[in-house]
Amino acid sequence: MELTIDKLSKHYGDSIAVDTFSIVLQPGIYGLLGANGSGKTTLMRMICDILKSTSGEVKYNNTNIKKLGEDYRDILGYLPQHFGYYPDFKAYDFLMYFASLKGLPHFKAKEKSLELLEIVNLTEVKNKKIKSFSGGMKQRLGIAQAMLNDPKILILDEPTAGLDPKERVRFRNLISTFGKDRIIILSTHIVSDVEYIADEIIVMKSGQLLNKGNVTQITKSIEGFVWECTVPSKEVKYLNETYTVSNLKNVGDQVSLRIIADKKPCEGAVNTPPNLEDLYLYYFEEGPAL
Ligand SMILES: Nc1ncnc2c1ncn2[C@@H]1O[C@H](COP(=O)(O)OP(=O)(O)OP(=O)(O)O)[C@@H](O)[C@H]1O
Repeated sequence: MELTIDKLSKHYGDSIAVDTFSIVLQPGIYGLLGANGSGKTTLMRMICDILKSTSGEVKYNNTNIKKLGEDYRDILGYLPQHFGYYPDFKAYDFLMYFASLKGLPHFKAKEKSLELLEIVNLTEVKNKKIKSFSGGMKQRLGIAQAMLNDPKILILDEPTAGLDPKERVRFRNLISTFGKDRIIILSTHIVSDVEYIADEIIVMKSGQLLNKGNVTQITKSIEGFVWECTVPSKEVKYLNETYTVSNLKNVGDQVSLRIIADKKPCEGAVNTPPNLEDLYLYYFEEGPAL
């Protein structure tokens, strides 16, 4: 199974939301990481064939998805960023409704809805109205909706937005369990959402593919740029204004800093292995040093 995104672009007048983006995806979990406005939603909507590209194409197993039409929709699950939840629907009825929209026969819809409610841990509240749900519960119902047709390709646009840390972890674990034999693309601007569950991270900036690979591979690209140092507190202001500071901790009357810089930022600074958060700051923080 292979999803090929080939020189895909989307222009809005003079502005370019997605710029000749190319990548080949095989089964696995992909974390699409980028700051607000970097083009993640636009890219995902084109992959789902609900937004027309300006140029380029998306191919599933070497066939253009436009040619596949309904057959492509049958293997696709999508949780958009702003999903309409119908507050007065009960969870089970909501899934049954979406199952019928997806063309599942009634008996299959029932079986699948109940199975998914169990997987996303909403069985106990299946007859409760969605308006009584927390953000995390709604998102879990949203992913259940996207899974109704047992999709080969699952696209999740910022699924953890607005969730508290506990719900976040729960959601991450849920996605991991769906990760086998599927292509899952999960967009976020929150590093920890994808750091542990994604097989590959795709970094997107200004509509372009900036970097891709597993966490070890992509953080390697900024090796030598992350520093740790401990300085008197009077030096902190200068360092903060001059460099991208990824962490700052008081240690007695001194301050310990983690700094991203292409050269040694201060006396006594030592290089330290970069993590994904450093990489994100390196690419997206408009720090003076980078
Ligand atoms: N319908 C539109 N008309 C004009 N410009 C658009 C339209 N949709 C998106 N854009 C622009 O395209 C760029 C990419 O937007 P997009 O929503 O894809 O980014 P994103 O990475 O998903 O951001 P966010 O995390 O904020 O959702 C932005 O500059 C946005 O303003």
